[in-house]
Amino acid sequence: MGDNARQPVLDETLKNAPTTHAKLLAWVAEVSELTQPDSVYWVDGSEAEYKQLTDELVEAGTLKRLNPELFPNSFAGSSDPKDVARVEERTFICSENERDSGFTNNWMDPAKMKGILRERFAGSMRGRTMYVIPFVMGHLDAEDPKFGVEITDSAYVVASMRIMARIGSDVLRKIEELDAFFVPALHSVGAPLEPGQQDVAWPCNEEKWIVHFPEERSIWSYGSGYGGNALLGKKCYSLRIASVMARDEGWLAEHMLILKLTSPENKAYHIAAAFPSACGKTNLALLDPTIEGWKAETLGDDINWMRFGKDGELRAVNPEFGLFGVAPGTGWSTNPNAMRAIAKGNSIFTNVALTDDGGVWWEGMTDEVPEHLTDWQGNDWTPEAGRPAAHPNSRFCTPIDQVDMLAPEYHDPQGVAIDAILFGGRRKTTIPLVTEARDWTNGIFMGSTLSSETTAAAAGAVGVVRRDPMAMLPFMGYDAGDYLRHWITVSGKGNQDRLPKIFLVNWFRRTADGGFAWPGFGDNSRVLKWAIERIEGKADATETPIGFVPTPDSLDLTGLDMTPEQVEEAVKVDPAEWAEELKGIEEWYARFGESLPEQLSAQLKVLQERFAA
Ligand SMILES: Nc1nc2c(ncn2[C@@H]2O[C@H](COP(=O)(O)OP(=O)(O)OP(=O)(O)O)[C@@H](O)[C@H]2O)c(=O)[nH]1
Ligand SMILES: O=C([O-])CC(=O)C(=O)O
Ligand SMILES: [Mn+2]
Repeated sequence: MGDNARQPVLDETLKNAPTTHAKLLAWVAEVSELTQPDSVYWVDGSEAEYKQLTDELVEAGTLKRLNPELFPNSFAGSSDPKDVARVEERTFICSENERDSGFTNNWMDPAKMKGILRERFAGSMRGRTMYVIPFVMGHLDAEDPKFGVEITDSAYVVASMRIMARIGSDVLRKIEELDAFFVPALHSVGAPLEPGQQDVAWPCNEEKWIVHFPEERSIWSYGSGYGGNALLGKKCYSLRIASVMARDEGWLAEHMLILKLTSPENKAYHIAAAFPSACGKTNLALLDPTIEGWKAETLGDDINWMRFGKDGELRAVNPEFGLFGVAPGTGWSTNPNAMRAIAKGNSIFTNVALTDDGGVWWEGMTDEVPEHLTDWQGNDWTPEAGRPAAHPNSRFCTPIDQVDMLAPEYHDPQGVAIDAILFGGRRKTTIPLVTEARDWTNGIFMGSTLSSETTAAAAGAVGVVRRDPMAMLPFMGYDAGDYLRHWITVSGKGNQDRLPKIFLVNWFRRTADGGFAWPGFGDNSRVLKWAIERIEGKADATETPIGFVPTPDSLDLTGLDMTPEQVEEAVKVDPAEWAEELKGIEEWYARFGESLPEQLSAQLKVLQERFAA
């Protein structure tokens, strides 16, 4: 197709644009020229538009409409089997200097990377519609709203972005009114259509590039339609780019849930918790407490932006608008709050199984396994199949305001003051159920050495233990040592008497017989109660070399079938296991080289001395 044929699309784009924002128009024109879509569509975020898009997605075979009596206004779709998770090896932080991307990230010279990407994006939207989605992460009326515009050639991405972020005309108006900066976030599935070529249900490209330019604060994502790779407001903006903004502006952008807990005495506490992908954030965020008189309300399940307020308190907001939760393991017994939200409908499911009556199912949803399903790849499935019906990283995408237990403060741009921060991972051994840090820096040490077995949320091997500092390993937009130093120094802005207490938790420890040492899920409320009682100076603890763990009778076990010996097992600090762990931490810290903050190497030294004593 020659340039002449392109000109009408471009002219039409600019003529029909619902904005006069010069930078936005220039960027849209530039991208349109590069990617050569058939048409350009400006997303307004309306209900009617959503209906139109989902109708088209059903027509194209990307989505199936679910039985409205079971799941109103809901859809399920299956991705290409090679496009089911985030692709960490294909994710790049292209800072000007390699040093600033750090040893945990992939790096390439930005100019060289732009050259490669321009080649990939050239003509990549041919035969498709190019959608322009104005969005804001966080509140539109925040003091300093964080805007973005995603350009994508995927209607699935547009529909999902509408659930996950505040998008559309209101946002565009505000960008204009403030003449605000926006993060340009460019996405293409990388599957242009030649004239007459039939589209596939899930277009994508074998070659994937998830690229961030931190200084420019821009994102280029190519080849994947999967959530974390393609919904660019989520990991790409709200963690990788936002962590750089946060470093420069003195705040924190973290992979954390936000939970409000109210005690029987009617005192409210707010807890932030960082666990790696598929390690329990959504579940704890939607906690159903098993202890009498305690009430849980949620503010967020994946991303938490925190800053010290004028009062010196660390205030947290969830910049997202929806849940993009791991489906398997989400069930009526483990997470009824999520199930109730999903049952209200208005959801998009990806890679789940379909029931014969037009509903969805996944492992762990119900105790009873259906006799027949269509599995996520479209094959007949029975319980004898010997393979999961839903992909292990299948997801539900659901508006957060459908959660009955949503805290009213979710809607407050000022957020909530955090009382406790939890760092947690998935470890079969070594790490106790809960350990209280001695102080803020000791807590940062715990976060910096956090480790977890890998999960299906990212492509690659599952079950391999790796260090995942603050659960941010795949999401830090800059050097890991600088990131840890920022955590240490940012606390200087806070009221030192009100700094949150930090705890390390592990819901996944196993006993000798292979079972979980702790029942988890709703019973995690017992651990939170202990943490709160530690804040109040009410609960007992045993001092160990790594910090304070509960005494068996300081944990509320009312109604739980657990002996004090079993609790000891769950919280024990085993010197032999820790000898191994210390070696692992030493190796991990060695990888930082010069950039490791000296406060943290000092922490390791003290820990080694404590074990040696
Ligand atoms: N044993 C045990 N498993 C848990 C617990 N909480 C969550 N899980 C399991 O952890 C897996 C996923 O947890 P999620 O809460 O969806 O993970 P997440 O941290 O929100 O993950 P991302 O959305 O990928 O960032 C599911 O298989 C759950 O069954 C717990 O307390 N105990
Ligand atoms: O980003 C995604 O696709 C889902 C998610 O929350 C994670 O992987 O941590
Ligand atoms: Mn996540």
